Amino acid sequence: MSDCTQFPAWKELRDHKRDMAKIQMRFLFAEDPKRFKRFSMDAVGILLDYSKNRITNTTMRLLTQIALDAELPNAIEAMFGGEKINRTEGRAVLHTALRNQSGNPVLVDGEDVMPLVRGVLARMRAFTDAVRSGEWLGHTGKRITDIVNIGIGGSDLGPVMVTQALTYYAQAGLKAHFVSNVDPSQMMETLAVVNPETTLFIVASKTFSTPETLLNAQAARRWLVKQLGTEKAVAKHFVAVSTNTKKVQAFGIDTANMFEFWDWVGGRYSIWSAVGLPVALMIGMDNFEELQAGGYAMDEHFRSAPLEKNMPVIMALLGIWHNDFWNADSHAVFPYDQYLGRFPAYLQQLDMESNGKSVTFDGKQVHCQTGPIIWGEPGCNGQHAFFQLVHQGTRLVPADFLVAVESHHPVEHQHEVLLSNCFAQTKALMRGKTRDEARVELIRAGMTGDSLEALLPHKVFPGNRPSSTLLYRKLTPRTLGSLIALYEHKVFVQGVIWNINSFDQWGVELGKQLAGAIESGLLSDERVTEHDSSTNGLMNACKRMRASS
Ligand SMILES: O=P(O)(O)OC[C@H]1O[C@](O)(CO)[C@@H](O)[C@@H]1O
Repeated sequence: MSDCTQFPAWKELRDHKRDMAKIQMRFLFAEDPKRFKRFSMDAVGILLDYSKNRITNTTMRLLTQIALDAELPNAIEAMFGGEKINRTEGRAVLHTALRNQSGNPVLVDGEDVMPLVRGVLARMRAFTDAVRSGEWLGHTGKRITDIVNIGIGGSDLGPVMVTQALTYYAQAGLKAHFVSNVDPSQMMETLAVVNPETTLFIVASKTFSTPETLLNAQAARRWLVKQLGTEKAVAKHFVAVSTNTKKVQAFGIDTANMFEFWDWVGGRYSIWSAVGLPVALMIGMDNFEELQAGGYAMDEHFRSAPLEKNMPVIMALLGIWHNDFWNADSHAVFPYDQYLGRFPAYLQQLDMESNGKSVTFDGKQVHCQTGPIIWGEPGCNGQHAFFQLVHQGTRLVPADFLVAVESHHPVEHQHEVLLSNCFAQTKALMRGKTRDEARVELIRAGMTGDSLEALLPHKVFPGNRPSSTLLYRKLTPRTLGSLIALYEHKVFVQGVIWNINSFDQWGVELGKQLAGAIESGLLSDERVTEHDSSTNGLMNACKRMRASS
């Protein structure tokens, strides 16, 4: 593997960027009526319009060359083929096996994992059917009405995001709650609104050793046992989702109530596994399998399409163009789809935990910027909050806009208003408003002289701000599956080019280690002196404030 900044195409792109810096996108559109056709593509029911980026044929050719120089096609096959590409943890990366519908085996260490995958899916179906139909009853013989998923990170964000996104498909009369934070307020507020006789807790943790999750699970179990008066109630009200059978047993959950997944599924890629149990409970297993089918369809596209017609590859290359050549620190995701409200938060973990790395596979410092800061909120809300900066601020914020052609809820022409706003924003970002255009507008509004000149600079929009639009017919389980897989593969492609391991997360460990020592210091009555003065000061201030309250 090699340093991408040394690829000839990388160097050519640096020169090319200097030429592109002189060009306004509005002129690229004016001189090429076929620009949309040239820089848009369809795959698996999703249209990607990437024409509103500062690119030409040369840009895309050079970017594609980088992907070839990084041997992307080999890397794709290595991932799908079960090679241990997560080298720092010695693991295969096979979330794609969870949604594999080809009937072909997927081998890890010579063993086909597909029978295991299908076995757990069958158990999920039996269980979710039983809960949804009322066959599975709580300890006192009542039907389950509420599920509480206890998990954090990948054991929370996927279930939360997908459950919210597919609310329209949830028709079993169940209510879902999610508790992730060790802040007890979240658990206590949840327990305050559920009935112990009719609540099912899902404890989701890949490792089953995450303190936040275990503390919350213990609190929920204490509450349930107290409310129902017996430990026996746990069997009908607690299930676990994990790779760690021993720890699940040690916690006191019968393995008959455990849904397994495997170490070749990364936490942030685990929504396709039994971690999706709350989703399957809410929308039914048929719809959950539709979600997987959407992911599989994107996998097939990713594996088979040529790089220059490959949606995840194009999105990854555009990201590299903005991140590494235009110094864009962040990448925004604006779903013009209220159902996708948590999609940006989901992508934060997917992208930033995967590509927030600064050493290459061989342990050397990278020579380029890696993963951007991912952020975003649904439109139109964002327009009335932070879009000012995106349009006229000093920073370059490349953005993805996502929007459905049809709403699940056609109300008058409201959906067309949503679509219009989405398209208007990308047009405004691309075109901007020149000084002359602004002047004409002000004159038309009756302004003249000094007051016009004073206001004029504030009315100018620089434009030339890049965006891509993802357009899909409706937010169905299948479409959502394809969108998630699209971003997973985008992140993977970028990791391959930057030569970093997108599948480990050592950077989250240090804070975890230090929290243990700080916790014991906070629990003791002694004055704290062993840390730096800031940490000591904060800890001692806590003790003082607590003592005086
Ligand atoms: O599912 P687990 O093992 O509880 O881990 C939760 C999350 O914690 C992390 O390990 C980060 O601390 C994530 O990668 C993971 O999704």
